[in-house]
Amino acid sequence: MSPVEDKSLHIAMYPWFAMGHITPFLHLANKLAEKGHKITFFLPLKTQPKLASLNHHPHLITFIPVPVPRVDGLPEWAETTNDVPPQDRPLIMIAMDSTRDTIDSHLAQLKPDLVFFDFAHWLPGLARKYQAKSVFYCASFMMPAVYFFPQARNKPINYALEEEDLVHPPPGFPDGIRLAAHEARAMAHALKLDFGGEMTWAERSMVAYKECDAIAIKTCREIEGPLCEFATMLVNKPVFLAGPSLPGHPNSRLDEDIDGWLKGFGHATVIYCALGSECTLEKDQFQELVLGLELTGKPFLAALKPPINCKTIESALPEGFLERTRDRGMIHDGWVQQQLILNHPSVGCFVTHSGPGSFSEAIMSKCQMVLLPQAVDQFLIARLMSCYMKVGVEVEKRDYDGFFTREAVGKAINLVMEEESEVGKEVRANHAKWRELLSKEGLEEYYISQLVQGLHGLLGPK
Ligand SMILES: C[C@@H]1O[C@H](OP(=O)(O)OP(=O)(O)OC[C@H]2O[C@@H](n3ccc(=O)[nH]c3=O)[C@H](O)[C@@H]2O)[C@H](O)[C@H](O)[C@H]1O
Repeated sequence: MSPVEDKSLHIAMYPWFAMGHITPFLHLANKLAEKGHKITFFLPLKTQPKLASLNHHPHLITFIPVPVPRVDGLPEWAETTNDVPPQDRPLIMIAMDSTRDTIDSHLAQLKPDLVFFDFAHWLPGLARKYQAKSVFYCASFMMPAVYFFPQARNKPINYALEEEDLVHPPPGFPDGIRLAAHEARAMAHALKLDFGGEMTWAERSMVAYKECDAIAIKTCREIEGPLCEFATMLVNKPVFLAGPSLPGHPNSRLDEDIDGWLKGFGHATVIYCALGSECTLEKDQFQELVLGLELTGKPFLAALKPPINCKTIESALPEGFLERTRDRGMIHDGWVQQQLILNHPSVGCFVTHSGPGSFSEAIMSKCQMVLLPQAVDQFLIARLMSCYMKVGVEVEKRDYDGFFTREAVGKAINLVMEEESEVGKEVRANHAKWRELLSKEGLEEYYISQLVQGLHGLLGPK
């Protein structure tokens, strides 16, 4: 390590109020703290207890809970996207925007060297005020950032991508990684929605890209090699690959009830099904999913939110479902310890929406993977996992509207779980290969040391 790299940095982090963003920011904070850097981590007040067990260096990573201001229409308890239906996410964005003065006062006092952010596009301006550098940290892969970036398709930066554009990948994409018609339609629509403060999500991202001093991405050359070079050429500022930032082992034990229940089943026999912290299915799709789990005849633990317009999960279950599956099914509608569940010896299959956080946790586990993406980057990550890495199988959907049946869910699970299945053997072998490659000693270290070197470069000689 060079003497410059040796110098400890003080980095403030303020991720979007979504568990799928806060969690990977914290994983990165842990990697940086391992190297002796000091992190000030701003997060919504009531979210802190969920994150405490993931802070592996409390002497170097300081949580600063930020009270979430009241916003008209936002329930009093709501703080993150996990607490609200999709249509209310812009209210969470408005609430986060309203914390600007609080963050300003903290930065004035703390004077960090750098600020890592994502959706709070006003942070580069605040950072500049206190001579700090700002880094836009993309907690997903490089692929979605490039796919949804108009300049990757030789369009002006403010061009609104349409369905016809989005069904085709930009040049240089690996084979098979593209959106289906219904996904392209959903994305084109989402890109035009007001995401709070009369700005679309795309407009916020463009301001963030433009204003920041550098971009860091939670990825590595081992997975996204050729795209990394392409993305670096697209933007006129430093792009750092922060590495896969795989999660360390949580400092907590699995809830006794869940652990006890799982222990009642044989090795790798239980299906764990969870669609991240945000996804709310339509009721008919929710029913097809749980009926698909039932069809397999295998034990299952499903951690799902009540579907759209249903107050409770029980009220949304198909008739007689609970009675029929009482001996082998657990349906949970709260927060579960996903990482610990994935590493439980009884769990053998993960039905996942392919969120980037779930990807990292799944790839480090030994579970077989069934992919059921629901939004944005998840579509592309599912393609990456099924077509390129070949570590999982996607549930078949209708191309024009994305509808999936219970039979399709059951078929994908059986394909990966049955001992004699050729597909099952192939994804198991590929999964083992990728797990070994990504957890290879020195790999994370290499990316973190490159990142730290880049950050020192931004700060210049002091
Ligand atoms: C970047 C952004 O993250 C979002 O995250 P989302 O919550 O859907 O999924 P994950 O990335 O798997 O993140 C979810 C995280 O929450 C954890 N968890 C979730 C539910 C639960 O009950 N218990 C848990 O521990 C899980 O273990 C994972 O770490 C969206 O996909 C979005 O498309 C993407 O851009």
